[in-house]
Amino acid sequence: MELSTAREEVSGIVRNGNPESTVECDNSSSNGSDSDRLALVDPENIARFKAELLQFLDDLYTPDQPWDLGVFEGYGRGMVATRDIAENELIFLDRPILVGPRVNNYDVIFCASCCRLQKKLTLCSGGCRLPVCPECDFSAAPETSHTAECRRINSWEPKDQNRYCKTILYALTSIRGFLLDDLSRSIVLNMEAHPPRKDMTTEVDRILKDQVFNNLPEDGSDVQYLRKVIDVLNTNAFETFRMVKDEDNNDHEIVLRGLYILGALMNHCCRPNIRYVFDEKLVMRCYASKPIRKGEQIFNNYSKSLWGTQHRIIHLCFSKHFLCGCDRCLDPTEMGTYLGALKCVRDSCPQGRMVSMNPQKISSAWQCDTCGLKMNNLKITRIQEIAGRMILSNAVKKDAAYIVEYMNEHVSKFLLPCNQFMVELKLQAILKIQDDATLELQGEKEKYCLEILGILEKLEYGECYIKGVLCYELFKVRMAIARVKEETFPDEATLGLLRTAWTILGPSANRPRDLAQLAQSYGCEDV
Ligand SMILES: C[S@@+](CC[C@H](N)C(=O)[O-])C[C@H]1O[C@@H](n2cnc3c(N)ncnc32)[C@H](O)[C@@H]1O
Repeated sequence: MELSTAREEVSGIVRNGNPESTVECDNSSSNGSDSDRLALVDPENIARFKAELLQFLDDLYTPDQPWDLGVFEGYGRGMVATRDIAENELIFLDRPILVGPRVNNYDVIFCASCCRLQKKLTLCSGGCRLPVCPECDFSAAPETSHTAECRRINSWEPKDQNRYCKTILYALTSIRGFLLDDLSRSIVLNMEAHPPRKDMTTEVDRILKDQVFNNLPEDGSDVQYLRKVIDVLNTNAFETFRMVKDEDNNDHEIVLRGLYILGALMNHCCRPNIRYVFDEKLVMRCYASKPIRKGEQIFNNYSKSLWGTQHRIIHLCFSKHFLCGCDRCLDPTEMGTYLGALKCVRDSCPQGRMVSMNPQKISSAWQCDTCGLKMNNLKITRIQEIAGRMILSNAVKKDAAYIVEYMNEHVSKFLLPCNQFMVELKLQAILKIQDDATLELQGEKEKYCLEILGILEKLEYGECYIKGVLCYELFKVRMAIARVKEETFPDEATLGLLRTAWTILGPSANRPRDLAQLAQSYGCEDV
């Protein structure tokens, strides 16, 4: 599972349901051997690793960048501020050392090499069973960047060479690990790598199970290397994307996984101090989302900002093999946001909020903060499952008017307005309510934007990516309302929203299409 992306953050539905409530985090055997772990934090190794990394980053690194690598007890290596860093200051730039398709279904066909959209499936003539466009095909001259991976795949002797093979496409990013030069390979092999959980089927397991190749022995060195690259990717990769145009000039976002080494060296905190975006060249641009003092650790957030603690903890334990101990995870109220809290089930206690008695322990009982009613975790999980399913299957795919009515008439009867599932629905509504919606819907959108901005403020999230999206949407809705009411707009406060949106989203390749134009029209471009 990839580190959470800025894009996903805005639509962070709880896709995995709610794993069993008795799950506890087991990180004892997850890091490979103890000697591997110790080697990673050995000072000489860190110095050598950093020198290799700077060589790889080349012109993206400049000595004035305010970061260094350090070792932090309980975290392993991490990134530290070498001086005070101001809010919105650029901290570093990074490029992917490996990038390629995700291990997931795609709903469009695209060239496995350049990501150009294909109207219909055309397979590479080299026999690798991947979809590629004519320009990237094995037969194209001069050799394309696909040629080397096609040769490598062919060395394993694919069966059914005239048929598309999804399993190979999903494994392509790890297969690209064979094409790394010595420097990149050394860097990748020095990343932390958690072996998969026992119940997890990786891309290489699928290849072996489906017997995709005639010549890829299960106990051979190629499979061993593939497994290592997969473990590195699963521990460190980010979700990134390429913007491509179709034949009618419409933009599409092809979601990819990218291994950004510098990005991956940031440890996790549920209240991070950075945000990042990816530009058109897939470069990761990492900024301080709030002031960071010299000597402080620079933290990313691997999970979803607006999930409740139980969901974040399970996600982090399952996918990243650690139990987060940040102040947000320890506080049953989550800094007063009550994102994970549920309504008290007693009719006589309408104001009651059920919260975990020990948020870090998944099996902990929950208790109402008003009447003191206790409930075991199995019941709580059941309620969360039902809420999650209702949101996923009933509402999220519907139009804005349906979602708003569904929230007001149904969901609000059994979920608190601040609950993570309500917040998810509100985010969906915000993204779906367009400029031409009714005044009533625009009013709801404005209210939701303000509510969620309020939650971010309580969490002290600073100038984070979601704030950029919400400020953009709030600006748009205020303008739309003003147009209907024939008011003169925008005032200084509303212009401030546009400035914030432009500062945060401007450097991103998938910023809203009209943002640059708006920023230019209202003179925000120089912020
Ligand atoms: C993307 S790597 C971060 C860099 C890593 N510490 C290293 O030395 O290469 C993610 C891994 O770092 C460790 N980690 C990150 N954040 C942590 C946290 N808040 N608490 C404990 N371990 C953490 C976990 O082992 C996690 O799977």
